[in-house]
Amino acid sequence: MIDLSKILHTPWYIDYLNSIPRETLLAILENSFTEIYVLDKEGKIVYANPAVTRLYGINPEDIVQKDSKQIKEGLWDPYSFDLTKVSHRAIVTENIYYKTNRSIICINVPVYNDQNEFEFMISTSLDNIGAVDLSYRDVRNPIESIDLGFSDRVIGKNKLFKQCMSDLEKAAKTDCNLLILGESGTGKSYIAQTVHNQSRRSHNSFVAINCATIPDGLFESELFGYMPGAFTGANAKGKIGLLKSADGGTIFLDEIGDLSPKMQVKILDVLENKRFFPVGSNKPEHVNIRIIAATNQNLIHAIKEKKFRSDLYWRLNTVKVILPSLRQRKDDILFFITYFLNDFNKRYNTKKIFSKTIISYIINYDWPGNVRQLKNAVERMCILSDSIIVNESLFLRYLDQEEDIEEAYEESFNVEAFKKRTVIKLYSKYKSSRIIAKEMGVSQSTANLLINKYCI
Ligand SMILES: Nc1ncnc2c1ncn2[C@@H]1O[C@H](COP(=O)(O)OP(=O)(O)OP(=O)(O)O)[C@@H](O)[C@H]1O
Repeated sequence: MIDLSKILHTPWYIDYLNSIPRETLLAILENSFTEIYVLDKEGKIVYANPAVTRLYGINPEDIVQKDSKQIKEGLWDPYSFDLTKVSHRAIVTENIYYKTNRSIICINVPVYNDQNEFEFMISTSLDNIGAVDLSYRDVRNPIESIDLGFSDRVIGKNKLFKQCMSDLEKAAKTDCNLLILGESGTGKSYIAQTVHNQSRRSHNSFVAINCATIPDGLFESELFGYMPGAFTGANAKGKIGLLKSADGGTIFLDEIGDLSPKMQVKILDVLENKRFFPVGSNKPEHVNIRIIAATNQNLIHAIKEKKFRSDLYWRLNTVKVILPSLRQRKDDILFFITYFLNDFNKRYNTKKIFSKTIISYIINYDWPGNVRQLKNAVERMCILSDSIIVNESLFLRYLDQEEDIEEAYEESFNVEAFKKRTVIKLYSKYKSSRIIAKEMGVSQSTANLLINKYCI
């Protein structure tokens, strides 16, 4: 007989509990989201609620009245009933459920009768997303409460990056022109849009123009618009240009370093006089726009080589930020992984997580394509991974598939060098081709080849 008074309840509450109808108690158990199952003193499963189906894909009726040891053998690890029985306290275990390769936290509570004899064990199980990889769990919380004060969708706690964001936050409150520099994929466009969203111009348009992709001959008419019949092939009604459509808002001139000398003069004129002439018109149009420009080129070099006007440079450059490359902000990589993973898990309705090893591989890599490349890699690995835990073999495959990155980026990270570093590191730790093969997700003979090549 279980003595409820031992659970430290007042007598009226015990009476109250005894008055709750059996159906209500059953309904509570049956509808609980958390998995609950009960083993008697022999380890026989005497109750399991429907949440076992959600967690394990098995029905309560398939396991009730059966020996838990047999049910669990080969499927769950570890088996903790024997330990819980004698422990006189709750035992918390991290179980791996092999069918789904899923890690599950089990809290086993032994219940004793008034003779202090073991009566049964109540086990509750929870999905254990964080515990598979503690580093992953550690970054989960900071990311949700990341405080940049500027925008919660801009990821980054790195010192260099935060300095940029702090400058941008101040600039966003004004109408000053802004120059955003940084390698390709560091987030220049993303951050330009954020500045606009945080500015008092946010209720008006943000118009992005890629200076590298609009042919020189079309640039002027695209930007300034044109009058009816301004040139052969022109729309008979004329056309409003992008500058006019951004009136009151922000124009983002991406890849400004690729602007032709002729258009540089025109843009300088707009900046200085806040007006422009549509093609075919000699009547100036006045606009109220803020210009944010960005480029991954070295504008000082371009000025020296007379490819970029220094007066335009200084006009654009009221506030300038140089976004750090991902190599310079490796301390943000974990945040990005978590952020992108959350996004892709939502998009693809999955629950993928990254193993500790793959995270360390990712941090070691130099990411020549910066945040854009990392985002792309996380998405690809999320889609391709067969198991919930995405492991390092997928990342090595990603590197193999992207070997041409080396040609695309001058100072790129070297895939061969990365493999070499990985093999040397693993060999010095394990001295076993079998373990190295497992860690790298390759066959043992490949591991042997790699060891012979790099370590012996
Ligand atoms: N701090 C950040 N927080 C969240 N996402 C980011 C951040 N920085 C970059 N991204 C993401 O990285 C991707 C690339 O960013 P973006 O296109 O702004 O780079 P870019 O520097 O403008 O590249 P390019 O020079 O090639 O035009 C985008 O998908 C963006 O969502």
